[in-house]
Amino acid sequence: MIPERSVARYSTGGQAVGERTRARPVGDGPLDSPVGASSLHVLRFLAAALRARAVVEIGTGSGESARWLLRGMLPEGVLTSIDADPANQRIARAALREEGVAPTRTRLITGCAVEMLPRFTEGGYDLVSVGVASTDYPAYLELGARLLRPGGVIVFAGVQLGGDPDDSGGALTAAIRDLVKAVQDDEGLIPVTLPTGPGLLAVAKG
Ligand SMILES: C[S@@+](CC[C@H](N)C(=O)[O-])C[C@H]1O[C@@H](n2cnc3c(N)ncnc32)[C@H](O)[C@@H]1O
Repeated sequence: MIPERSVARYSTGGQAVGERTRARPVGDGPLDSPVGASSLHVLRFLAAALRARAVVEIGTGSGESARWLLRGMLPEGVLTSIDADPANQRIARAALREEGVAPTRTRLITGCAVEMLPRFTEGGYDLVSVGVASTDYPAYLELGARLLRPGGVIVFAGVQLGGDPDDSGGALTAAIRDLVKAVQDDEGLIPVTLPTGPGLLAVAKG
């Protein structure tokens, strides 16, 4: 395993609960992000493979996945990241500044993703990254795919494709089922699932 240094901040319910520095192995190592270490590598890989200049992220959180997306993107690329919680975005902004990311490379937008996504340019993005477990999964697919250029990818990192074990009411599991069905029903979409972290679904727009 290749050790990698990382600085991670954590927030739960909008409250910062600490900061730490530690070695992180590449692969299925300890989690610095809710999406998991290996999923972060997939996000960087996709951004690099797509030579991404314009990326949308849903769920900024602590900014960890934003860091990895930016590492894969072209140097002039701009990441637009949406989060409903302004406290999380403050944490992410500080973490990205500390990382040395130029402010011109990020656009952090506070708001609810389903309300914000329709305002973005149709076909204007290379990659959409969904980093929040939500009953809005099907809406994220519809709204996110609309933003993609042909060949662009929407990725759902951390999606529990077999059903979410913590989903006592079943609403999230139903949303995941609807998401998978919507992908399967659309011949213009090319999906792949990867067993990284809790599970990852990537969908290319043909
Ligand atoms: C699991 S965390 C994201 C973690 C992030 N990818 C990282 O690596 O740090 C999910 C984030 O989604 C945000 N969120 C939840 N519902 C949302 C919504 N409807 N619209 C936008 N953001 C939302 C939460 O505030 C939280 O910061």
